Amino acid sequence: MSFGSRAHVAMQAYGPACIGIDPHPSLLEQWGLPDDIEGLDRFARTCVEAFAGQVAFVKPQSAFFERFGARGVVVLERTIEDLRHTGSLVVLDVKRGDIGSTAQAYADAYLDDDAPMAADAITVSPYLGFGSLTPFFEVAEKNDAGVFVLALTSNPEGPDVQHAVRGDRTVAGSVLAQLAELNAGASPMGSYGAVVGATIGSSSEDLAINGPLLVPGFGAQGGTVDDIRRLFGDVIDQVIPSTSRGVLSAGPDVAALRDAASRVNAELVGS
Ligand SMILES: O=c1ccn([C@@H]2O[C@H](COP(=O)(O)O)[C@@H](O)[C@H]2O)c(=O)[nH]1
Repeated sequence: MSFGSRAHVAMQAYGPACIGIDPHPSLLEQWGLPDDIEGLDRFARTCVEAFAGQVAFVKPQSAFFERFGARGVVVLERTIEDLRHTGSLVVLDVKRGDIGSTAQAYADAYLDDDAPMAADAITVSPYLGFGSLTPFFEVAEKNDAGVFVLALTSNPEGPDVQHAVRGDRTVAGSVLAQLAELNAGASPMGSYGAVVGATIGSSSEDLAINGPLLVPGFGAQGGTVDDIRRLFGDVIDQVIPSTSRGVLSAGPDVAALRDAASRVNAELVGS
């Protein structure tokens, strides 16, 4: 089943929320864990216990694992493996993007189902040109995986690049339009998503890409359910609100983490 179909099924089953696994140094401290590989390992295992098969999407943030070098990457690899095929889909947040031949290697590393770090979907950056992402889409297609392309990110610096105009479109508008082309005709939705922050204020871009919209910035960065409702209107069913610190700060108790994730889903569905 395609990633778009699997995402749709998971959202129906668990609610739309994506919970990020971001082992920030401050969270390790808050959880009473050392800021070292043992602390990382316990943090990640606790998150797996709390969220696997409980929420539709789990999004490990690669950077917080890479901080610990090769041993951190081993923990990330095991975390992905432990989460996969539990009912929760793994969106690995790695924001990759490079010239085509190198993009191919990244795509093989994260989207080929036989690769040790294979995820259900990854995040990619389109700023080497949308066409440079072709290997990601091709490998994803072959493996029923998904790709989320940065379009309108949640950080305040994003508009410098993303609102720039070329021809009759902004850079973000062009990314969204090309995603819509890739997803055309897919049902219930395509597998190629956009990242659109809950914090962007307002947007005149057409967000109807017939694909999933990963929406970080919800929670700790200040984005609210009202922002999501206002921003996404007609395409709200394709929105995957993502929060990391907003839920992780309830840890390390597994039940408290699960409750926090359930509250996020209840709040979103209640909207
Ligand atoms: O536009 C973007 C794209 C990705 N992110 C990532 O999401 C999480 C947000 O964590 P919070 O603790 O909920 O703020 C983090 O991994 C970012 O790298 C984003 O925030 N904005």
